[in-house]
Amino acid sequence: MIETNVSRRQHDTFLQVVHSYYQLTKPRIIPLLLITTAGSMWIAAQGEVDPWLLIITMIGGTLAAASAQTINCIYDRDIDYDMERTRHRPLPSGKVQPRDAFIFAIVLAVLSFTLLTVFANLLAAFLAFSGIIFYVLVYTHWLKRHSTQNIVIGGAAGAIPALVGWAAVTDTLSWAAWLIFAIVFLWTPPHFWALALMIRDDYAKVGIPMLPVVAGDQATVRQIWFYTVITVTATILLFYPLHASGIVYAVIALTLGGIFVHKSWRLLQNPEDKTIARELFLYSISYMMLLCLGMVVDSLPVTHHLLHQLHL
Ligand code: HEM
Ligand SMILES: CC(C)=CCC/C(C)=C/CC/C(C)=C/COP(=O)(O)OP(=O)(O)O
Repeated sequence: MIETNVSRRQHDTFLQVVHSYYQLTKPRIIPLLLITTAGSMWIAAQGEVDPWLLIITMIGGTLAAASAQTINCIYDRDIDYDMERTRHRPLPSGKVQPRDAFIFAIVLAVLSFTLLTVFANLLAAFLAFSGIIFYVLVYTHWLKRHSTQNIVIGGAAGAIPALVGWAAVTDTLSWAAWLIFAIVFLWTPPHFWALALMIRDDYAKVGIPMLPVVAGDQATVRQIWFYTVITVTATILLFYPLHASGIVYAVIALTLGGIFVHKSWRLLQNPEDKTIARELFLYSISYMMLLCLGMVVDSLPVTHHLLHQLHL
């Protein structure tokens, strides 16, 4: 009886440890990073992605993003402790020691690099690795605590998975790859600043110079509006003049973009309205997810076949 209780407790403790390491990777963000990778892969492969390569790239990308987020958690554990939203993360709450987290991050990075090098190609592996370096050094270390432009420049790290996807398929980077990179890059400010408007006080408390903290709501919504409009404009360039995606993608991009611009316009008219800011933040996630799914659907042979049948 006592033995059963002991082994159950050990089992529970083991699961808690696994859960803590899982939390270190900020797992909720990773699926969207992978969806951008997938969108890019499907366009690069003109609708016919090798399933094996897809799985490898998804795993390699996940490991790289998880490594980057873990190092970010180590670096930011002081401010994470002071903010309500992040206080319960594994490091500030003492569930994982920084040294163990660091070893975990290194293992993840090495696994990602090895997997992508052996089963995809060196370019994809280097790009994923550069994503880790950029997110840790440029965003987390250099910009996050020192510049209101932290997430604009740092946002480039979040756009790298799109390049990884393209590189995994073609072993090179084309204009279309850089355009998908630019779309995610330009989308990041509206995505993040909409959220930052809601949690401004948390960032202010720990002295992080997020735009709403330093410049105020008015200036932030103007910037959000500007980036929303150029993001939507950039999405169209994939259809014309690049012709990397077709009419199905163009219709999806314009429809989703119209809603994005509309929500951003409403926020521009009501800079202090936290409900609209929240709506825009949530929509930004659906927007990117559906846009990338649009890239995939547009590229599929069955879509081309249907369009042909309809004489479009
Ligand atoms: C520098 C760039 C970025 C910053 C500073 C940022 C920041 C944030 C923050 C603070 C949250 C709230 C998460 C939480 O409450 O723990 C969030 C949520 C989220 N972000 Fe971003 N983000 C950035 C870029 C990206 C990128 C590139 C993607 C994917 C393409 C992404 C996808 C998501 C998703 C899916 C969520 C919702 C997670 C949930 O369901 O809670 N973010 N972001
Ligand atoms: C290819 C590759 C490895 C790419 C890595 C890209 C990556 C990890 C992007 C994540 C961007 C992100 C969610 C930042 C959160 O900011 P924060 O850490 O400041 O948020 P917080 O306030 O919640 O801590």
